[in-house]
Amino acid sequence: MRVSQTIDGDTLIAWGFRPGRWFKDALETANTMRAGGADDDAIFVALQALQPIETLMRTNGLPFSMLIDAENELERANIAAVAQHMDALMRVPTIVAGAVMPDACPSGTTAGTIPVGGVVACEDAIHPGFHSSDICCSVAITVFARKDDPKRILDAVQSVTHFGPGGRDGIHMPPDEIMSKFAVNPFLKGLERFAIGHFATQGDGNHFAYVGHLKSTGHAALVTHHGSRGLGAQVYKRGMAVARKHTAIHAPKIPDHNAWIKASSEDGRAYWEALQIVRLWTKANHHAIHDLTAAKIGNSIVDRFWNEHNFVFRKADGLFYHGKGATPNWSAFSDDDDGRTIVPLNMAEPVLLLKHRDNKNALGFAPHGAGRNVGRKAFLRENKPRLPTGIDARFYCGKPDLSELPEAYKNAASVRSQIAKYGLGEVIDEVIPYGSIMAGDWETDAPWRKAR
Ligand SMILES: Nc1nc2c(ncn2[C@@H]2O[C@H](COP(=O)(O)O)[C@@H](O)[C@H]2O)c(=O)[nH]1
Ligand SMILES: [Mn+2]
Repeated sequence: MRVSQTIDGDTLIAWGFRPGRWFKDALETANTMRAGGADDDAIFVALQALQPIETLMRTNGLPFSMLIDAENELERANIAAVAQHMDALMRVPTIVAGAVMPDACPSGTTAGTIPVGGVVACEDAIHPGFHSSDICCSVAITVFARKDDPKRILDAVQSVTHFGPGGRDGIHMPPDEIMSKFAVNPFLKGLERFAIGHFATQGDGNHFAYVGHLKSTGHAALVTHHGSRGLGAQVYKRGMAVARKHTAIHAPKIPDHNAWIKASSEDGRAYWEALQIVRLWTKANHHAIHDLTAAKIGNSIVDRFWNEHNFVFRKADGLFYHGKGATPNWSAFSDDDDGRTIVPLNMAEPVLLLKHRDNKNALGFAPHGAGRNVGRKAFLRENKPRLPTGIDARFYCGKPDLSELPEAYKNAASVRSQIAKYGLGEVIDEVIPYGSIMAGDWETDAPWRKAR
């Protein structure tokens, strides 16, 4: 073999290596060896060992469970779109199993985007795109001791929290034991202002605070739905950047939205740790709103639990189970699991409280709601929904978001019967609705915009 003095990218290409990010390390190694007197043959052999093995997309998708039924044309079209995305997704080489819940609907147009209501189990891989930007979107319930006036409770929630984008400049502080972990984690460092500014806020979209009473005892209950707000969005952004970098080196043909972080790498361990801290922040966020409400109405708390539905869970089999709009439904999935799963349906329907059922076909998950058959915009193009009667439906900014009214969601009774049919949990209680608050359509009519 020819002995050239300087080794650059062209030399490596001439030797038959495929260019990529690994060339930076390769050139460093090659030129260090050359400086030490190594000939081309020795350098070539060393570089062969450095060259990353390219992981390819599977040519055929693995099979997956579809635990979902259609009752009309719209639902058939929705299921077909979900199945098409899942079929592309199941070609991603890290995925070993997948399942679709009854509330499924596509969450993007790019082929292989994990649908809402989708679950995938992955080997040594965390895919930020599979839990999506609203990391740890979740539902929490608090049951109050005294049978209070629900209007008083809803008034109290409305006065203690904030709906809409952005935060509130540190009016309430997250617990110190959560904040103290930020500085030492590369995915969290510098994000303290989001964790503080967005604390005790609800956000927008379909995030809600819902008040009702338990069917079993009549006790008043508060149910909130939100995720990790701006904090999670920033962590997701950082996670996706690391995942794209990792995948570009090891699996350059995999599309960006399916990129992953190797779980057993240093980045993987740090990302996993960051997710756990974001989870604790989100749980504390729900509880802060519930505690402020309890203090405002002067009532004590007799029961409280929560579940996350945009998250990654590690099971005893070592796999990473990603739920995108799917709720873990196996006992002790986390230290704070108490065996119950919360399933909201829409503002005018009861919130279901299920006893977990670890259904293998569902990979141990349950639906996280009723889900939609069509996206928000498509729904509004075809429908003129009216405000539901019989409940106290409030919109924080004053203007209803019509894409969040009950008609925008799948038929609640049908989802409920599919939960029974597919063995996804046993309904042990229900929260009967009094009313709820959501952000509303703040984009066109926000009071803080008018004030300017
Ligand atoms: N009880 C209520 N449930 C609602 C409301 N708006 C939506 N929903 C249900 O929650 C899930 C959550 O969806 P996600 O994908 O954003 O996490 C959704 O599927 C609905 O069934 C509401 O105002 N009240
Ligand atoms: Mn959610």
